[in-house]
Amino acid sequence: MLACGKPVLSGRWTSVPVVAGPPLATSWVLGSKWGRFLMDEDRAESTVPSWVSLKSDRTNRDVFHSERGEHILSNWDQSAPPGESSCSQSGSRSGDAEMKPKQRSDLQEVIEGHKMSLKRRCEHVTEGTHEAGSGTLLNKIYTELYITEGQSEEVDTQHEVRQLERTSKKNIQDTPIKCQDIFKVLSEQQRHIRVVLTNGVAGVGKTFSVQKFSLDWAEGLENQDISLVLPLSCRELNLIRDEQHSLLSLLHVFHPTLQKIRAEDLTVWKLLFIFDGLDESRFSLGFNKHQLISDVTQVSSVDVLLVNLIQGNLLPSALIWITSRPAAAHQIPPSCVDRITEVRGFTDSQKEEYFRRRFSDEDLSKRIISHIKASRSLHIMCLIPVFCWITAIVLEDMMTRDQRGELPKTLTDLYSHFLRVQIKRKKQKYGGKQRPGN
Ligand SMILES: Nc1ncnc2c1ncn2[C@@H]1O[C@H](COP(=O)(O)OP(=O)(O)OP(=O)(O)O)[C@@H](O)[C@H]1O
Repeated sequence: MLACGKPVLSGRWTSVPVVAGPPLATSWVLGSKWGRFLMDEDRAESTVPSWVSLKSDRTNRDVFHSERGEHILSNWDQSAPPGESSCSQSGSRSGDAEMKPKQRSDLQEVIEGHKMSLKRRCEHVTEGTHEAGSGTLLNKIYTELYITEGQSEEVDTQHEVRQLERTSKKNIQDTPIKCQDIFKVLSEQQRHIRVVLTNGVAGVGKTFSVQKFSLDWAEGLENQDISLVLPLSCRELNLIRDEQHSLLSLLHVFHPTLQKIRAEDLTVWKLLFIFDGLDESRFSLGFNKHQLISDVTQVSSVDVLLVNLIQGNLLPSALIWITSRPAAAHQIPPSCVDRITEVRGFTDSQKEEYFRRRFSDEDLSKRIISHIKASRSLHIMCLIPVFCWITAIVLEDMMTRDQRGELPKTLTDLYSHFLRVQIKRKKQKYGGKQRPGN
């Protein structure tokens, strides 16, 4: 995900350095997770989980994790079918029935606490130079994305505009799927969906989707059969790459308020682990040869835990959602994946909706929309949400500040204006002084 001028991810989550490079055109976005991948390289080797360092983190990092070590739970749907993907072994779900009422109410409390905590972390998005936590409400700016089941062909190496133009031509066989439905069985032919892999190019909205999914769950709106939604950013996991953990202790590291949870609880709840940004992971996931782990208290390296979780050896009933840019998705063997989805960006009507949601000034949004429609390359590029954001920043600045001269029509124009706006913002914020910590 990207943190930018207004919207985007909660500033309460931090991120670690980006490994895979963004598209050249957008990699320098100041204040975004992409822009930071150069600046923050020194954090890569830190062994301190980012929730520990978040308070001193001034760069609005974006990834999923908790500033105060909060987490995520919910109640267990005993009626749901057990996980049986090709990769997983059959899961046992004993436990809940044997739970004492006191135990159950304690657990419910943890779940509710976790929901509140996740809601706090997901409801705001922070972009660019905005202070963490000062961002916009996600629900205000979140625009529905076009997501399909299955994926388009090979990784594309063409120029962005040509690539996107092709992508935007809707294939008649594309099956749209709503983000909140990705674990639902949608036809009789489908079996239980345990592992979902969501692909999408840089800036297309994968992290935003994860955030929206989590928020809807935390607010009690969607997927209430899931007991506990556990977003874990792959960038965050890099930080403990060299440490040994059990799955239980891993959760404690990233979600310290889950300390009360015992190993048995993990096996009776319906958990959803979300690994956001596989492309940023520095683990080598050895699916063919690894230690077999089925006990949540067994200690091993983090990559081994991940592989066992994805394969279903560890917590076979847990749902797994992995998001990745296309070039890194091959790390997960197809046999382990029950559903592939692809975030395709905005359709033409969603592009317009994005600008309408973003600006309360109706006249401004109309002018911006008509300018974009008049420029073929801008219009095509707006398929990618992060590009909509860049366009919004630039055009808002130019249209509201009595700017003479022509509005940008080419990508080069737009990017150079964007750089100027960001430099101006940086000056306003730091008054020519160095950013603290730099
Ligand atoms: N559904 C959406 N509604 C409104 N804005 C969005 C949406 N999705 C994405 N954006 C905008 O695009 C930016 C990039 O989105 P996001 O970080 O989710 O992309 P990503 O696919 O995770 O990218 P990467 O592969 O680089 O991690 C967001 O910061 C936000 O400005």
